[in-house]
Formats: sequence, structure tokens, C-alpha cells
Amino acid sequence: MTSNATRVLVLNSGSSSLKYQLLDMADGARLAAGLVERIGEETSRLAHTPLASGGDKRERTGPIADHDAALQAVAEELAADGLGLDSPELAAIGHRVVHGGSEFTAPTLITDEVVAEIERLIPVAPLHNPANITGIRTATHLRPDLPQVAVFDTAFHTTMPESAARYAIDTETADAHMIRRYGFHGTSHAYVSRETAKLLGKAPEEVNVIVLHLGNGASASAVKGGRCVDTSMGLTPLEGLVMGTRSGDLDPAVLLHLSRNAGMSVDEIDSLLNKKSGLIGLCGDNDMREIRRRIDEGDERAALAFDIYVHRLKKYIGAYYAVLGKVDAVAFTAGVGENAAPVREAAVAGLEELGLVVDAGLNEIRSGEPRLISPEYARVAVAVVPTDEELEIATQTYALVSS
Ligand SMILES: Nc1ncnc2c1ncn2[C@@H]1O[C@H](COP(=O)(O)OP(=O)(O)O)[C@@H](O)[C@H]1O
Ligand SMILES: CC(=O)OP(=O)(O)O
Ligand SMILES: [Mg+2]
Repeated sequence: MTSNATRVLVLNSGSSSLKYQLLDMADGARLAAGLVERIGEETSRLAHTPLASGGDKRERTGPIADHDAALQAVAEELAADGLGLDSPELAAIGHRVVHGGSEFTAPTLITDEVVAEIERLIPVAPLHNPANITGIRTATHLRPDLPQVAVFDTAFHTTMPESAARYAIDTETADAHMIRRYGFHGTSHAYVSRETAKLLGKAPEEVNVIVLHLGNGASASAVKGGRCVDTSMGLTPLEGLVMGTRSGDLDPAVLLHLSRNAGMSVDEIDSLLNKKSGLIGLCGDNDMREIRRRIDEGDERAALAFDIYVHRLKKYIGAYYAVLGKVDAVAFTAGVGENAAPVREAAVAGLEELGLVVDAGLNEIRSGEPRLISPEYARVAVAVVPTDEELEIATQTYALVSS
């Protein structure tokens, strides 16, 4: 790595998408950002924003066959801005890897052995890890000389005690099949819990925070003095809160019932729970903006979907309050958490006895900055703290390669 190499390219490969950002860690500037979606379909789309030059967003549509082709197209867009992957200023590529099992507790320099381990975890992350591996292989092929770093969604949660991480099933069976609570969105929970401490003017070690990461995927975590002690996602990102298209918690016997009595195959049940449940299953929409619009028009299905979403959220706030014993802050983050004031208001409504209150005026203020939405007299701070998974991945990547 040359001394003026201060840029990090962050890649977040989803099952059919590739999100990326190029950051300069010398000053934290975002140089470019973009998204390739519908990879593998006829209607793929690449949207690239050249932030460094302040230029307009550029779009390409048409088939992009796989993640390899997607990253090639991204490399071309970056090169067109003079920010190509061949740049000597590039210090490393940071990859979001969703499942790191119990093994990976920190950002890790990628080697063949690390890729083999990420591959070994595919049975417990069939949607995510294969795409992450393709991203790593393509990036390594494009820049074999450059350090590649894996930043795991699961890493922040590896501090959970066994009492929170173990499911109450036969221990031998659980161990033989890697069955335990791993938790996800860890880079977001880590970043947001630290930013929340900062907002309170305290060190992370001094505060207990309940973090509610409410995006399309959603998860809650209980963070005690900077360390995760419980989280709502489990073996896979299906457990816990009601999400855009995922069910979250349900009686496991529902699966047996669907298999025995509804004649559904394992793949059909998988698709039902991951893609056709949650908000979209309840009311046909997974976007909270659309759901609020429908509620305003008097739509009862949308209103019930909203109530189910909020009820589950409130249960987790209560549960993690009990797990932590003392709570300093509840922090809302990600697309829904940062933008949907009615969700925040409803999730905290009625919890005054727990010291939780939302100020209606503060809750309505729109801002991209971390902010308190609880009144000054409240015993527990309620905050909106924008997440930045890309910045966190870039920071961790850069710290590893420059140490
Ligand atoms: N202005 C808004 N008001 C309410 N909800 C919003 C708003 N903007 C985004 N959202 C919600 O945020 C979701 C996306 O969140 P995001 O964190 O970007 O998800 P992901 O990273 O999982 O794709 C959308 O599906 C939508 O429900
Ligand atoms: C792990 C997970 O649920 O990720 P996302 O929210 O990006 O789908
Ligand atoms: Mg997200």
C-alpha cells in the first residue's frame, strides 16, 4: 500500500443486487456511490452517482448476467470519473459479508482459507453468502494485488452470552448443524450504538442502548456498555421483528403445519416466509410510505399491518429493557426508523412508566443528523440516529490495512 492510498471501495453484494461506495478515508469524503439491481434479469439497472465531481446520476439499463458482470460495469463507471479500480490511491476493498458464523469476530483480511470458511457457512446463509463470495472473487480478479477485507454482519453479536445465543433444542443436534442465534446488521448496531453514546455525551462503555434497525430487513439489539447482549435475528435474518417481506417470529409448528397439511414444499415455505410475508404479506405493500398513505385514505388492511408491525416492535423494546435492566437510550435507525415518525410514536406510546416518551414536535422534525426526540425530563432518551453501514465498513477496512 502506497502512503497516498487512502481510498476504500465498499461492496455490499445482495442476492440480486450490488451496492457500492467509494470513500476517501483521509477526510471521510464520499467520492462515488451506486447500485446495480435485478442482476440476472433482462431488466437490470445500474445507477451511479459521481459524488466527487458533483455530476448527475447516470443510469444504465439492460441485462447484467451476474455479479461478475455487475462489478465490471461498476468498474467502468468509476473509471469514467477517473476513479477506476486501477487507481494507486485505492488502499483496499471492503466487503460486507452477511454470515461469519461464530468464527469471525472482527474484520478479516481475505485469504483463500477465509473464502473457504465463508463457503462452509452457505447452508446457514443460502441467500447471502454465495453473492458475497462472488463479489470477493471478482474484486480479487480485478485487483489481485489489493488487500480485500471481509466485514461481517454477525461479528458485533459474537459477544452475546450463551443464554441469549442458544436455542432450547437438543444440544448435540444444535452443535452438529451450527444452529444458534448469530444476529445480523451488526455493523449498523455497532455504529448506531456508538453514535447514540456520542449524542448523549458519553463513552460507549457508559451506556445501555436498545437499537432498532428498521429497514427492509429489520432487527433489534440490546447493547450493554458497548457490547451486544441480545439481538432479534437468529440463525438466519428471518427471526424477530416484522419486516418488509419476512415474517419474523412465529410458532415453529406453523412450518410443520404448512408441510403436513397444506402440502407445501420446503422451498415454497422458505419463499413464503422470506419473500411473501411481513408487511407485504399482510397488506400487499412493503414500503412504509405507501402503507402510511393507504392508512390516511382509510385502508383497514394497511392499518392492521401497521399495528402488527408496531406491536412486535414494542414487545422487543420491553424484552430488551428487561434484559438490560437499565436503559439509557432507545435509538431508531435505517429507512423506516429514520423516516417514519408514526412508527416511532406508536412503538413508544404507553411506555411512560418505563421512562419512555416521544415529543410530538421533535419527532416530526426531518434531519439527517443524530437527534433526540424525547423531552428533556424523560428518564430514557429516545433518539433517531442515521446508520451508515458503508462508512463503518470502510472505517474498519481501512483501520485493518493501515495498521
Ligand atoms: N420517507 C420515508 N417514510 C417512511 N418510510 C420510509 C421512508 N423512506 C424509506 N422508508 C422505508 O425504508 C425502507 C428501506 O429501508 P433501508 O434501510 O434503505 O432498507 P434496506 O437497506 O434493507 O434495503 C423502505 O422499504 C421504506 O419502508
Ligand atoms: C441481513 C439482512 O437482513 O440484510 P438486509 O437488511 O440488507 O436484507
Ligand atoms: Mg440496509
